[in-house]
Parts: sequence; structure tokens; C-alpha cells
Amino acid sequence: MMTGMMIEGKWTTNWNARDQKGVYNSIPTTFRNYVSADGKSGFKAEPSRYHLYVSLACPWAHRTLIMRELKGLNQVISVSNADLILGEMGWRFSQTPESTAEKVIHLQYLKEIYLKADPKYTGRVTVPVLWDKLTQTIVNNESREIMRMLDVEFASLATRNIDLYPYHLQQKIDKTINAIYQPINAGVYHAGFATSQVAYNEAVIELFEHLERWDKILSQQRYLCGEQLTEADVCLFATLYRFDSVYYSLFKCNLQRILDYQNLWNYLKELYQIPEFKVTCHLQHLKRSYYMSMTEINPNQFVPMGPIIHFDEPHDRDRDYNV
Ligand SMILES: N[C@@H](CCC(=O)N[C@@H](CS)C(=O)NCC(=O)O)C(=O)O
Repeated sequence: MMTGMMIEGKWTTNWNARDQKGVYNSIPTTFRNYVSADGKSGFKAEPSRYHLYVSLACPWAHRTLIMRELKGLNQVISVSNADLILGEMGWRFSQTPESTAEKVIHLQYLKEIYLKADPKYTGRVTVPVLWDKLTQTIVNNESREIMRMLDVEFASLATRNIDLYPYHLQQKIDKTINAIYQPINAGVYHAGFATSQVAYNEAVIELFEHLERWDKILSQQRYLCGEQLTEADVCLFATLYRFDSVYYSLFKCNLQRILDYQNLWNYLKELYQIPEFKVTCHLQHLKRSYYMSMTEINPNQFVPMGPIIHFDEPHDRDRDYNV
């Protein structure tokens, strides 16, 4: 989703995220501080100190919401949900049945929150954002790092005893998160926002090669890094969950549906059926958000009625993988 960006503290809608070949490039995230358990980073993990700004449509923000649920951090970290539509002025927070007014610093737009953290900010204004109420600044706006902080640094405040970054799997988890990032998590956006046939073709071919590969791996093991649910699964889930409803049609990632992959589809159902994943899933909201916000690729803003997806159907993932 793209609207404007901030240059030296000024909002502009006059920019293009594509290069001359029509390839969509993501701009690196800029707030990269870290909350730590001991506070040595300058940001100590403490209850009620931090706030998350998210959109329920956004797959990157979705990672952080799932982690917050899995760790049982709901009372520790508060959340604001952005309005359904990402408009010309970027994400906005107002009180509607589907979004929450911004009650922490009492600002309407996410860009105002970025400016409060850095009046000369240059970069995209994206969710998720982890805000520190104590020092009144953005700690971090990179989903992968926020997810990791909630998992590791907030562990002593967690009310659920689950570790998604276990010591013996750490290298594998990092490698896997990296391996799925470019071709799959970002790959759907590269396809959807490409402005040349060549760039679109390349993104789609790469995307489906990687989906195929992970489908095979998941025929031999239950989760991406083996027999244990990890952060890497959270990262893949957020993309797979949106795939058949949004990326297949709106972004033209349509060589196959996730439903057509025996293992990816059953894996997706299994994760969806975990209560802490399910409460973060809002398919109707996210469909409307994508189809109505992305006027560049869907100018009439129609929202398709289908497909009807039975995420609650039984899955086959509790089978024996050693045979
Ligand atoms: N690198 C960021 C990317 C986040 C991102 O692209 N968020 C999108 C929503 S899905 C956004 O806020 N876009 C607003 C914009 O580009 O103006 C992360 O993983 O946290």
C-alpha cells in the first residue's frame, strides 16, 4: 500500500517507488531502536510503556499482532487500529466500528506521529510502529524486529509460556525469515505494483518457485523450521492468509491458489485454527482495505464477493512426518 512519503518533515505524494524498469522497490525502514529486557538499549521492556500502531489489513503489522497474542502481552502493550482505507494523507486513526481513535498522543494521522518522533523525518510512513509513551518517540517501525522484541525481550512480562525463537533454532529461523522475505512476503507486492510486464513476470515466477519449494518442505515437516512453531511461521502465515482473497486477484499472483497446494493449504489452516492467530484475522476488513485503498490498480474500488475459503475445515498437519 503506498500513498505519500515524508521528505525532511514535509509530506509529498509526488514520488514513485518504481525504478526505470518498472520494478517496485521497498524503501528501508528507519526507526531501528530496540527495547531490551535489561533496559541497556535505552528502552526497557516494561508493562504499559509501549504502544503499537497497526492496520488490520497489513501483513507486516499482522506479524506483531500475532506475536502479541501468542505471548499473552495484551495487557502489557496497547494497540491502535488504523482506519479501513489508506488515503492520500496516509494512515489515519479515528473511532469507527473497525478502527480506534488514537488516544495515546491524541493525533489523527500516522504521519503526525512520525513527525512527533522526528520533525525532519524522511521516509515512508508505515505500520507497524512501536511507540514509547515514556520518551514520546518511535522505537522501531520494522515488523520483523518488533516481532522479535515481543518474543524475546518482553518474555518476562509474557503471560503465555511459548518461545518462538528457541536457542537451538535461531540461525535456522533467521535464515528462513530471510529466505521467504524477498520472493514471497515482498514478492506479492513486487508483482502487484510492477509497472512493466517484465518486472511483473519476474516477480510472479520467483514467487511461485518459492511457494512450490516450501510446499515440498512442508510435506516432510510440520513447520518451516522443523517440528516446532517459530517466528518464521508467523511471517509466512501473514502472506498466505491474504493470498487467495487479495494477492491472487488484485496483485495478479494467479498461477495457483494456496488452496491448490496440498501442504501449504493444510499448514495455513492449521495456523489459522490456533486461537491466538485466529483472533488477529479479519478477512472482510482486509479485503475491503486492499481493494478500496489501492485505487491505482483498482480504480473503481469494487470489492470482490469471493472467494469463499473454509479456513476452519480440518487439516492434516498432525500426521507422522517420519514415514
Ligand atoms: N518494512 C516494513 C514495511 C511495512 C509496510 O510496508 N506497511 C504498509 C502497510 S502493509 C504501510 O504502512 N504502507 C503505507 C505507505 O506506504 O504509505 C515492515 O515490515 O514493518
